[in-house]
Amino acid sequence: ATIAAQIPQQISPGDDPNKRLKDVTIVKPIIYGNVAKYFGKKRESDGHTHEWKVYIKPYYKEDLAKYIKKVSFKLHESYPVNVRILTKPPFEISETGWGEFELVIKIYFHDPNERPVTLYHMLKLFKTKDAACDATNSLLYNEFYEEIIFNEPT
Ligand SMILES: O=C(Nc1ccc(C(=O)N2CC(c3nccs3)C2)s1)[C@@H]1CCCN1
Repeated sequence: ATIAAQIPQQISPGDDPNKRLKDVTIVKPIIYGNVAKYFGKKRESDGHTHEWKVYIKPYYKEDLAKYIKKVSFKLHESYPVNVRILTKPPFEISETGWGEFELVIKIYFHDPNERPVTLYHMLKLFKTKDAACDATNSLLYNEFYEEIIFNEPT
């Protein structure tokens, strides 16, 4: 599978109307990102200041397990067992920490012909003017939209 931005647009002179429909393209919109919550103060034991959760989820209500075999979340190497692999929904990892870093999310599919999709996500903990927060301004949201494209041979 690829993500939308990587589809080369083939320019064709227009399809032969008599051509049989051969390949069907399936588009699966997903959301990926993180939420974060400040402890209120630095934790004495380890200096951590936030709890956070990183995830992928379907944009519309559907069971991702129908086409996703597993998802790996690669955290900063200072985290114990920093590559976390989930084989069933919900595809999310909850952790605590004190700073922001890039995570690598890799999505693997049941269909062996579909190549895995890799997403790079910058963990966001700290409020900035453009940050999305919940009503009580206590939970920060940092979400992105992506479309997973499948080619279903028919
Ligand atoms: O912050 C940053 N990198 C971070 C990497 C890891 C972080 C973290 O929060 N933690 C490590 C983790 C644990 N250590 C032991 C057990 S869990 C808690 S922060 C960069 C550097 C400046 C700007 N952003």
